[in-house]
Amino acid sequence: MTKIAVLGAGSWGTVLGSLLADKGNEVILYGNNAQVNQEINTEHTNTHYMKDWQVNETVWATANLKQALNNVAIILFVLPTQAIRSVAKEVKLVLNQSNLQPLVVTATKGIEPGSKKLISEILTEEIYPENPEKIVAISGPSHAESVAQKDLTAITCASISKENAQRVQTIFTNDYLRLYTNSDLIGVEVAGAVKNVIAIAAGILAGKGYGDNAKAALMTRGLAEITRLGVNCYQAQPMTFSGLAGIGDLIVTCTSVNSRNWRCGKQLGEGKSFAYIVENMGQVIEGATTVKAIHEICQEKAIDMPISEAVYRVLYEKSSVATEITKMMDRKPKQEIRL
Ligand SMILES: NC(=O)C1=CN([C@@H]2O[C@H](COP(=O)(O)OP(=O)(O)OC[C@H]3O[C@@H](n4cnc5c(N)ncnc54)[C@H](OP(=O)(O)O)[C@@H]3O)[C@@H](O)[C@H]2O)C=CC1
Ligand SMILES: O=C(CO)COP(=O)(O)O
Repeated sequence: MTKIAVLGAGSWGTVLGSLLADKGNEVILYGNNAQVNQEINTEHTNTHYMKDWQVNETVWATANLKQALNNVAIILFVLPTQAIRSVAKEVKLVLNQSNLQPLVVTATKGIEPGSKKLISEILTEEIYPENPEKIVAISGPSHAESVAQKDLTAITCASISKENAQRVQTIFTNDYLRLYTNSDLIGVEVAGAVKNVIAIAAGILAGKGYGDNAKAALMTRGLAEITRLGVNCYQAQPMTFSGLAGIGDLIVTCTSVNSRNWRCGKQLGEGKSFAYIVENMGQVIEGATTVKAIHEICQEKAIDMPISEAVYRVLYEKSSVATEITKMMDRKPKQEIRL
């Protein structure tokens, strides 16, 4: 039995925590909302984030980080990107008071605006500057709602340490969740972060009433710009983008009503304001944060990311969807394959 602290009591944190507890691990969920924690501990539900679903009864939720990290072997970050750095700093303070060197796993998908850093880079910087091999990322097509229903799911676990990736593979694997290891940690994280932006664009097209051809074109050209960013700005390996964290996650996020990013886009396409959507989603829309970081990268480096930049202008520069679609189709003719 492994003691695992899951940081983030939202939809994905609760489902992963419950899955790990189903395998006999001791799981403590760190959540900042006392009411949610109490519901998990007494009712074994988390109804705001996961409807009609029971949490494993052995999962214990707490707002006390020190208690959550007591004797822990694995820390799993499942927080929104914007909360990662501040919570990582707190984790470091707690770890400094012990001799523990737990493995740090991230399930968060995003790029931090300002620093333009990936989650593993933030966690390395804040927790393990001397031991980057202790960071592992899990990513791939895996909506919490589907995993909660035990839908057959395959994802990737990536680390610069083969041994640590294999350890995480063993800990998470069960009869409906299969993990593959990947040594391209950076590529896996770029893919997981940027597909959220493309999913917003896919939702916009759906909301505007466009059909299957538009969806296929968007996803294919979206993958081209994700790969271009990963290879040129993060030295990722191109093949990673053909894998579960790349095309796999792009497919599920651009086609599923479970995707918050896609739902955000759909409502934008239907004419709702971004402020209204954020107010009513009640959950994180990671693509809306990551697109800011992408915009910063595009400003600094000559990297062509037309779909992401269009999403940025719709969200943050009050550009209309119709204007951006016209602009997109009016761009000068290009050859298809280029990095
Ligand atoms: N949901 C999914 O299917 C999947 C999600 N992911 C990724 O996992 C990450 C988390 O997503 P998800 O669980 O869906 O998000 P949710 O919006 O469902 O939940 C986010 C949780 O984080 C908590 N939180 C926010 N800030 C802090 C903080 N400073 N300290 C402690 N807790 C905090 C929120 O608490 P509060 O209630 O107080 O707001 C909430 O419980 C994202 O990066 C997402 O892309 C990856 C794969 C699948
Ligand atoms: O990453 C996800 C599925 O793999 C979750 O996507 P959303 O955040 O868009 O719901």
